[in-house]
Amino acid sequence: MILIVGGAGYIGSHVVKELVKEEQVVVLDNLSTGHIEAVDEKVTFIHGDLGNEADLRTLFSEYAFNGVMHFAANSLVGESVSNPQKYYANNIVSTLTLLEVMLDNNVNNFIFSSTAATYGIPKVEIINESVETNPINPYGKSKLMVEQILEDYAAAYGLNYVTLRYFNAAGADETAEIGESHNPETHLIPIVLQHLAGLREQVSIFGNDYDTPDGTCIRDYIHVTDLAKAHIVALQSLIDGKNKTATYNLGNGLGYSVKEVIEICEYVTGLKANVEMTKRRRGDPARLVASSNKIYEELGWKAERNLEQIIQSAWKWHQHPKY
Ligand SMILES: NC(=O)c1ccc[n+]([C@@H]2O[C@H](COP(=O)([O-])OP(=O)(O)OC[C@H]3O[C@@H](n4cnc5c(N)ncnc54)[C@H](O)[C@@H]3O)[C@@H](O)[C@H]2O)c1
Ligand SMILES: O=c1ccn([C@@H]2O[C@H](COP(=O)(O)OP(=O)(O)O[C@H]3O[C@H](CO)[C@@H](O)[C@H](O)[C@H]3O)[C@@H](O)[C@H]2O)c(=O)[nH]1
Repeated sequence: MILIVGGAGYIGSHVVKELVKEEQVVVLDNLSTGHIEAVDEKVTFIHGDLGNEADLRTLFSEYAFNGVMHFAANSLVGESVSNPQKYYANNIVSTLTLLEVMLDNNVNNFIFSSTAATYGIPKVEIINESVETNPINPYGKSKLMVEQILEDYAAAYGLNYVTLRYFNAAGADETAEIGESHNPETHLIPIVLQHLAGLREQVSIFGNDYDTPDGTCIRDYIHVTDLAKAHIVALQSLIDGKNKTATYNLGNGLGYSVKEVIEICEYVTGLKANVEMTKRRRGDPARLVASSNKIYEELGWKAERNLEQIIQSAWKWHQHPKY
């Protein structure tokens, strides 16, 4: 039995969909940004808040969990700058409550959703896990602080954990039953596809004066189902005792510029986008591309879907979004 906190959200719901094929799953979510419709019918859904210690204690007394996956967080970079208190409270303080209740109940296996934003503006082209972390906004800092707390808890209390630093999650489940639906939506691929589906007038490119071949930012896009599979192998590595603590990057290892992403969206949909050039968005690094060699060498995971497949799956969802 596995507890998935934040399992009604974009990435969490895709992990649930994969995990229910082999495990019993309980989802805890306050539906602040998630969708009840995204939660697989086979799981037990609890509508509740991670920060509510009494409710967590009741939950852990009712179920014998083998592990916890933790997706619940606030994750809008701009909002984290204007309202850091919200980010430190939800992303750190609530996580401390969860860890305390887990350890009190002898539940020691923990998978944590971290981010490429922990690297800040890296000096290297391809980022592996030993590149220095230097987050430049409260969102990235909140994730790095939890990473550091996990390290200390592992040493002191025997917590076993895997931290997964995602690069840019995108795409939708192959059935198109679930997909990416954030409100407000800030991510590039859903914004372009919403525009091509007639829901937005245009797409803005945030800056074309970066030090990259076409001047627009480069990112490493990873299919959400590939991400889901990485969570399952990571959890298994803790349950098998192969890992006690580990941190892995999750990406494709290939970088695409904003312009290239828009071109591939046009190619996949057969539609032409109306694109305007605007100024840079604050805090965007020019280039973020992962090396995921470490998780391949240690756990045999690698991304299987390329950017065209990612966009095809997302387009299938965006034509008939269900929530
Ligand atoms: N989307 C990306 O590209 C990306 C990249 C790197 C890291 N991440 C991280 O991955 C995780 C999932 O991201 P996502 O895009 O699926 O976000 P999301 O907003 O779709 O999902 C988060 C889920 O957590 C729930 N939640 C938030 N606070 C809660 C609380 N206090 N109690 C209970 N439930 C709560 C929300 O209702 C939502 O269902 C986050 O931790 C995010 O920081 C995402
Ligand atoms: O309308 C838009 C939206 C985005 N972009 C650009 O597209 C790129 C990708 O942006 P976005 O999809 O918002 O993703 P990121 O800002 O790269 O952030 C994502 O990926 C990070 C890891 O790489 C995670 O930490 C974050 O949580 C996640 O939102 C960036 O250069 C943006 O400036 C535009 O030009 N126009």
